[in-house]
Amino acid sequence: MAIFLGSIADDYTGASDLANTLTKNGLRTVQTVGIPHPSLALPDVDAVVVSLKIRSVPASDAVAAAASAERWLRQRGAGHVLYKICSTFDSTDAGNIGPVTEALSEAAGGGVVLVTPAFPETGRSVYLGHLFVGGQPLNESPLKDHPLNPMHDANLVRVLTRQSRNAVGLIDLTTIAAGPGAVKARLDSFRTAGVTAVIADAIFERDLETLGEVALETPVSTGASGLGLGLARALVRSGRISSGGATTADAIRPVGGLSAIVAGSCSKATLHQLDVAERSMPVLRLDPERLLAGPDEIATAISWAGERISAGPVVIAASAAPETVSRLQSLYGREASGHAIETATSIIAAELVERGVRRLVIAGGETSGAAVDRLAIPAFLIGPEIAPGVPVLRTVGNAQGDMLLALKSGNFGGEDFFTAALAMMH
Ligand SMILES: Nc1ncnc2c1ncn2[C@@H]1O[C@H](COP(=O)(O)OP(=O)(O)OP(=O)(O)O)[C@@H](O)[C@H]1O
Ligand SMILES: O=C(O)[C@@H](O)C(=O)CO
Repeated sequence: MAIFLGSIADDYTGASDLANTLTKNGLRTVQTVGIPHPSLALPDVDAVVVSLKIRSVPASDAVAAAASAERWLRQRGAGHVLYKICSTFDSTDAGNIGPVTEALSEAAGGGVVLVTPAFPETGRSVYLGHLFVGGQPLNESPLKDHPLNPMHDANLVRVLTRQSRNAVGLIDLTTIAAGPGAVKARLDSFRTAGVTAVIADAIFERDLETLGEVALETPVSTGASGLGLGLARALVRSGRISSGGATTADAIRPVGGLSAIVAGSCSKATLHQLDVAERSMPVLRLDPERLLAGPDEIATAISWAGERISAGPVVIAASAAPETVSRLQSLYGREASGHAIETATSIIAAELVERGVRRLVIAGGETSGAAVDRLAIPAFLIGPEIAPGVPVLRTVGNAQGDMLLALKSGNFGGEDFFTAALAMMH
């Protein structure tokens, strides 16, 4: 299997978001969970997205994991590797976007890396290096209250500079509007000046098409689904994709079994989606302090679900509003509480699968990563889109037999996301 495009995603929901975009734009794509075991039979594809859980780990761990994935992708023919980051640039001053971008660039022989989290379909745009989320500057958006990496600066040149060893530049919208030639000329002048990463503005898909065309001629880029769209369209335009396009039909053959939703995302969107789900499904709100105190809350949740799940889908959520999250974090620490809750929600997800759940929706990137790891799912085929950035996924090589999952990024999906997702999973 030789692939055209490789991607390393810093979390699992982000990986499925990118895989969805690549599929929609004509690339046959598979999402693997980590580097797959050599015995795993993967389908013939144009692109592979390797999902890692490296958004919030120490930078040196993120670099090591990304470097191994890069080697694996290059060995399979990937001429370009996209480091898939969050469209809201979720990271801290210690990393991991800067360190991983620099390491991937060095592994590929150096050069300037285009970096943009723009994703117009979900309202993420970058102008003069500033990231806007649904019309609000990043630092005024709900991301200012993110439980793990609150974002307090919308100026991405500044944010990336704080995470990088080398200088960071900006390619502004005027240059991008002038076309690929102008962008390449600007990159050349940055290279001469010793800059190794540039934030690129992008508001419309046509900006990302220009950036994708330029990026495809370089070995590495860093961005969200918008840059994936640009790269996929450039590949298809180049005539290198001979498959006749991607289809998603095979991925949603019915799997039967029971269905459930597990949420650990505390985003504004997820909190509202949970309120709406409460009108049509039983929803259990976990007590985070009891979750941290020991296994009793998990046992309570499993038995609550056991009494209801044969009658229809159930929702189990750790999610809480920013004030509650801050209070818990001030008592137990940010990382410790996040990690303990992810562990608890992953155990709950695995217990539900043990009891016959085969259609599972998980809300939150870290939450999804922990649950997919516990379920030991090796890879996913990409099904149709439920909402921008969230496809139906079908497991590949799964010990429990085929399952359908949806891994929802915290901020994605309309208010009826949970019912919409289950309506597409049979
Ligand atoms: N009640 C709570 N108090 C404190 N932390 C919580 C609570 N509920 C969940 N968490 C933690 O908050 C974090 C949420 O991160 P997660 O990545 O799952 O969601 P998200 O950031 O909204 O999604 P995404 O990364 O896809 O945008 C997890 O570490 C989770 O364990
Ligand atoms: O890019 C996004 O916003 C998402 O795919 C994501 O990575 C959230 O975790």
